[in-house]
Amino acid sequence: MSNKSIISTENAPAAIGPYSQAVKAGDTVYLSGQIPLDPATMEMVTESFEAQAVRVFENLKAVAEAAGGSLNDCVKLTILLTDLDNFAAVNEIMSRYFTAPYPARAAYAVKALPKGADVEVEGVMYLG
Ligand SMILES: C=C(N)C(=O)O
Repeated sequence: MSNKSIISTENAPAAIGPYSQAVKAGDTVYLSGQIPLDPATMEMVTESFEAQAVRVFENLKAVAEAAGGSLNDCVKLTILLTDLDNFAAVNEIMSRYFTAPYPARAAYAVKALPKGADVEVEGVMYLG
């Protein structure tokens, strides 16, 4: 019997492609990358980088909770930015959502992100 399940919540944006919001495999949950889509409207948040980053972490939090955990169960995050000048801002906003000990993390600048987003965050949670 498979110990894999799909996580789905209306509190985070629906997938915009052929993927799930998260997949739970045993005690590990793989959270798809979140971009700043408002789950209520499926419109992009565009007013500022800070507003985008808050939306992204709110979305990730909703998926983490739908999976039966919280953001503090994340063991690894990947942050994708279109401009590394936003590195300090994303660190500050991330620090509102996590308490030490923090997850492992990588941050990258990329050429572009879906829907013109300036930030995307994906994660891995461990619920064991
Ligand atoms: C937004 C995404 N996670 C995607 O397109 O894969």
